[in-house]
Amino acid sequence: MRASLIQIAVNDGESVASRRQRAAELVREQSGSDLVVLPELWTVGAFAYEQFETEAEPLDGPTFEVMSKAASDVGVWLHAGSVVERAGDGSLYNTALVLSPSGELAATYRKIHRFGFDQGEAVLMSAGDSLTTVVLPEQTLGLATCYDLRFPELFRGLVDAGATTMVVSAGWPARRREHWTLLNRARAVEDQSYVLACATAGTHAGVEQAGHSLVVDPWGEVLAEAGPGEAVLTVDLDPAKVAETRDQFPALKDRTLGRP
Ligand SMILES: O=C(O)CCC(=O)C(=O)O
Repeated sequence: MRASLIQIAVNDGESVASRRQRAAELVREQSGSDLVVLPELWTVGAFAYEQFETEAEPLDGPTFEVMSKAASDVGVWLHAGSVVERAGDGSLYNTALVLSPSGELAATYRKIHRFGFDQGEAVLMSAGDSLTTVVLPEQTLGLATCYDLRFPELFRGLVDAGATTMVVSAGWPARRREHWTLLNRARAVEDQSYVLACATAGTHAGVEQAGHSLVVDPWGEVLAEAGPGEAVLTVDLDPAKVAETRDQFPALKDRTLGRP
C-alpha cells in the first residue's frame, strides 16, 4: 500500500478558500498512491481559535465537497485531515474525515482529547467519545488527532478494534517537536503498528508549526521524515509487516492490564 502524507503549510497570509484549492491540487498530484493523508485543521489552522466559529462547517460542507472531488478524481482513499465541524445542535467538534476512492464519506473521527487546558480548543470544542477504525483493502486504519498522541490507552483501544496502521493528523507546535517524534515512534513500537503522522508546516496565530511529518514502521524504524516546510512524503507499506512483527515479538499477547 502506497501512502502519501501532505504536510501543507498553514500561514496567516493565505485564505482558507485558497488553501482548500491548493490542498485539492496536492491531493490530485498523488495519483498512484492508495492512501493520502492531510493534517489536523489545515483549513483554518489549529491555533486560529478566533476563526473557529466563522469557519465551522457541516460534515458535507465546503471541505468535504472539494476533497470528495479530489479523492474521486484520482481514486484514492483520502484522510482529509480534520475540520471544525458544526454539529446539528450548534456545538463544534474537531472532526477528521475519511473519504473513499469514489469520494464518499467513509468515516469520521471526533477528536477525543481537546488541547488547551482551560482555553482554546478545550473550551471552544466538544469532545468526541468514540474510537474510529477504517478497513482498507490491506490495512485497518486507527484514527487519532494531535494531542491524542499523548494518550497511549487510545491507541491500545484502536489495536483492540483491529487497527494495524495509526493515522495521526496534527497541527503540532514547533516548540515541542521532540515530543512529536518520540511519541509517534513510541506508539509504533508499543502497538506494533505503522504510524502515519501528518503535521502542518508554516506559522499561524503566532504559533510556528513543527512540520516533521513521519512514517514509522511497526518495529519503530522511521521510514521517512519531512523537514519543517511544506512537503509530501510517499512511502510503500508492506501489508505483511504488522502481522510478522506481532508474531515474531508477541509482546501484545503479554498484556495483563486493560485487555477488553
Ligand atoms: O500535545 C501537544 O504538545 C500539542 C497538541 C496540540 O497542539 C493539539 O492537539 O492541537
